[in-house]
Amino acid sequence: MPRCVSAAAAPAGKDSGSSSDSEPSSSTSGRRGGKGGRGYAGAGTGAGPRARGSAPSAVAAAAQAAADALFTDPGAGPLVPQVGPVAVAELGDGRGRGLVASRTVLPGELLLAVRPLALAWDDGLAALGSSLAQDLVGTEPAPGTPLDEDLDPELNLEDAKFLGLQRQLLSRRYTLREAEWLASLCGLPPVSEEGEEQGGSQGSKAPELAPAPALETVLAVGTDTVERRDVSVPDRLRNRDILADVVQANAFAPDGGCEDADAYWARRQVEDVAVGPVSPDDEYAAKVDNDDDGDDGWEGDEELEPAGPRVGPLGVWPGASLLNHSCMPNTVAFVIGDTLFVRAARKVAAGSELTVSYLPVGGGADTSVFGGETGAAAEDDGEGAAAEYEGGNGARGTLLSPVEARRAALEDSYGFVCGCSRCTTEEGLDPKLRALIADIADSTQGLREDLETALAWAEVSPDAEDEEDEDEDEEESTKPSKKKGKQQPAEEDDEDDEDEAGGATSGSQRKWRKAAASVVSQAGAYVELMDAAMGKLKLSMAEQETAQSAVVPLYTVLWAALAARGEIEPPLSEMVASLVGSVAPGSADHLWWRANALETAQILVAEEEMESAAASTIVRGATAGFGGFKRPEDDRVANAGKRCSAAFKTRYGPISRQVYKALLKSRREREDAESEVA
Ligand SMILES: C[S@@+](CC[C@H](N)C(=O)[O-])C[C@H]1O[C@@H](n2cnc3c(N)ncnc32)[C@H](O)[C@@H]1O
Repeated sequence: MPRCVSAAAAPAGKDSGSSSDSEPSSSTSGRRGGKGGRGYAGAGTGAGPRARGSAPSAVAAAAQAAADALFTDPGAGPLVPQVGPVAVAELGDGRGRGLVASRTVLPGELLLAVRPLALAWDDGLAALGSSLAQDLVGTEPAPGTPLDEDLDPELNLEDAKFLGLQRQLLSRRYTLREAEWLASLCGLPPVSEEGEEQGGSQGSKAPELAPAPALETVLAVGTDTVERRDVSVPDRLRNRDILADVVQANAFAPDGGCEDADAYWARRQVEDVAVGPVSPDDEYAAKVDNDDDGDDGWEGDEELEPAGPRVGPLGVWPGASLLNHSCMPNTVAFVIGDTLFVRAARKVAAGSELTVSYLPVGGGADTSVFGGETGAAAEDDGEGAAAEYEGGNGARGTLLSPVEARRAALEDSYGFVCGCSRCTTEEGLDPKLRALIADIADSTQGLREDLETALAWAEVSPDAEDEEDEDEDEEESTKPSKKKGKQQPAEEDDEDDEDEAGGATSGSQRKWRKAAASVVSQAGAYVELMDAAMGKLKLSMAEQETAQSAVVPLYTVLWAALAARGEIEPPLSEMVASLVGSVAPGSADHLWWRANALETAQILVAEEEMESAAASTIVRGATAGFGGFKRPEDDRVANAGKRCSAAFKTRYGPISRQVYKALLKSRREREDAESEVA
């Protein structure tokens, strides 16, 4: 099995700092069989004593109240725009302008909370034409703007959203400051009170990037009595090419691929709306029902379930559009309502650049392999930007892909070659190791597909099996495996010819077991190859972490195959959580893996306690609930709990323990419900 990467190995440098994974890795080792159920024994996340030490300062208490309010007070968001310790700076190095920390910031500190100038969602496509037409009544678009294009119903969803943003920017009215901001995004001269550009035409000469207005000024929307909402879009943006470029460079898809799921569900609980549409968007999603009557339509009398978080946000948020990309970002950005929140995800020194990821994380938490599609899965279905970008090795360009795939995605979409510290370290790895990484990335997609096929077989009912039995052997031998490349791991013999009761299994169940065993065997063999290569090369911990974070999808497929077989492996969950946290701390994927690592530690310890209780009657008296005293929490659970809580606080700020526990509980309930549906 892979060695655990300790967070002490986080590379130092501009992009790094103390990540939320800075505690030593779990010392648990060895594979544990389990039933995969949720064997909680109440350990780990139970109410602990109140925070020790002195009472929190008024500032800390206010920060905690504001963070809690995101989950408990439906009136709390979207918030009035806020600007934290952030300034605009000219960076050089061809990176143009960027945002820097104006003082040292710590993980979890709020940097920006801003409303969008334009925002599109996946489900907004249907409404795009009519609402925009309505907005545009009475306006006279200049010839050549995208307004005279009809929206093609077959338009790729991503392109449609980009076009939607262009139209929104073109059609809305602005405050003077918003217009100034917009102008600065494309190097336009300042805008006058009448909304005209000042300083005359720049002809065909490519405009220099104008200095961006101060963030505080631009974001003081609604707080300044001289603000007027009567400025139309700067004339230059009525040029189709310039407008398209501005949107392409500045549109941003926040972390997770959907509205923040935790905040969404927590707020729904508070609003106490278990059924019924609460917004036109819910109603829209509820209409797309799946009631077996074949019409996929809404009858109007069905109970309407909440639709879930909105999917596929793509927007232009002032201020945040100055954040440059890094493959090891030090901020995390996500959407609640239509407000974009940007928080520090690592410690950042005063004057250092703040960066965000332009790529989805790709940690697997949002795909069907891991127990039901969440909103973010839409990004993975071939429509999303991430799905379209492939490196030379066929791997998708996510933050957890090898450097070639990340670069291809960024170059294709934004036109720059990423030279962040992670890319540089990865490029410097031994060529043989890089070839192995490329081979693994290439094969992982095939393994994932094999696992999905296996899971489909697992769901075939015994009644339906008889017809398939005849040709099963032939199918097994021809089952696709997309392994390519030079270094093939050896397949082990399948071990599952009999079911657990010792009786012969047949048909789909046998196929499923063999296929799952094959995925475990192949993925495990690749993991061994990686370990062997890293050991031989005597890599530093930082290099090792860089190498492993380029093949995280392999670990996640192995984890999913084991989980599907009812096996948990705490060291594997811990390792993936640590790797995802080293690349993208505070991301939705990081929180998913941290919660998973905590859960697997809890299950492991609960199983051990049950085993030892069964083996020794003496232990019984020391178990919680017996004899009136509680055994101290197991270190493995306590450490996993600390890391999980730190990840949540990185994303959401200083939330209280009560809110944190409620979030974990609601996650477990949602996942249980999703796996029941699946
Ligand atoms: C949203 S804007 C960021 C602000 C931009 N630097 C500016 O001056 O307006 C995105 C553009 O910034 C540049 N950029 C962002 N991250 C970069 C990076 N890591 N390296 C080089 N250029 C980058 C690219 O030109 C990209 O299209």
